[in-house]
Amino acid sequence: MVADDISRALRRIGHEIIERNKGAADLVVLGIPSRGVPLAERLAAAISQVEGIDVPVGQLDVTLYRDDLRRQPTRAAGRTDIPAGGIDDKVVVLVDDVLYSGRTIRAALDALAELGRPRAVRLAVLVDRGHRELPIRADHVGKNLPTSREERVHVRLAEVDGADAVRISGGERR
Ligand SMILES: O=P(O)(O)OC[C@H]1O[C@H](OP(=O)(O)OP(=O)(O)O)[C@H](O)[C@@H]1O
Ligand SMILES: O=c1cc[nH]c(=O)[nH]1
Repeated sequence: MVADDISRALRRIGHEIIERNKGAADLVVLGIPSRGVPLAERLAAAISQVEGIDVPVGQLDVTLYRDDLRRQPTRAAGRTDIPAGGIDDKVVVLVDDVLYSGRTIRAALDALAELGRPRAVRLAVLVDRGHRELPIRADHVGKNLPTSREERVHVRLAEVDGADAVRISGGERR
């Protein structure tokens, strides 16, 4: 995906969310660090532009809720920022760059449960590369990218990396 593909995908997902939610009322968009955060900001801006209202946006750190904490080198806990109105009775849209095993999203659901009780939680991802290990699916997908387990999907975003791109590395291309 190049920059235009990414912005088109985010605009389309914004429209899908508005349609499903019948507007943007009660929406809270939360990005999962690291690259889910700028994606959440872009998505909230795209929804705001269509609906003409501010869409609260924040970020949800899932580090302490991961099920691989004991296996992986220690990661420093990041920041969680919940918009002032909280998440109780809101429709929370979680945003991440890549959906793979589903374990990050499982951790995010645990993190969220400690912060309140949303009316609904939806998931938007830029790339779904398959290989789920848990019963988790995305409601909104920028692009389904069939991959082998040996490959890795790299999402690069202007805010973090200087430019937008999605590329695949490693493994045997099929
Ligand atoms: O579905 P999963 O198997 O959990 O994989 C997806 C997660 O993995 C990546 O994060 P990574 O751990 O590489 O950290 P990063 O966000 O800092 O790139 C990606 O950003 C997702 O958050
Ligand atoms: O390919 C992958 C797998 C997990 N997380 C990523 O960002 N890319």
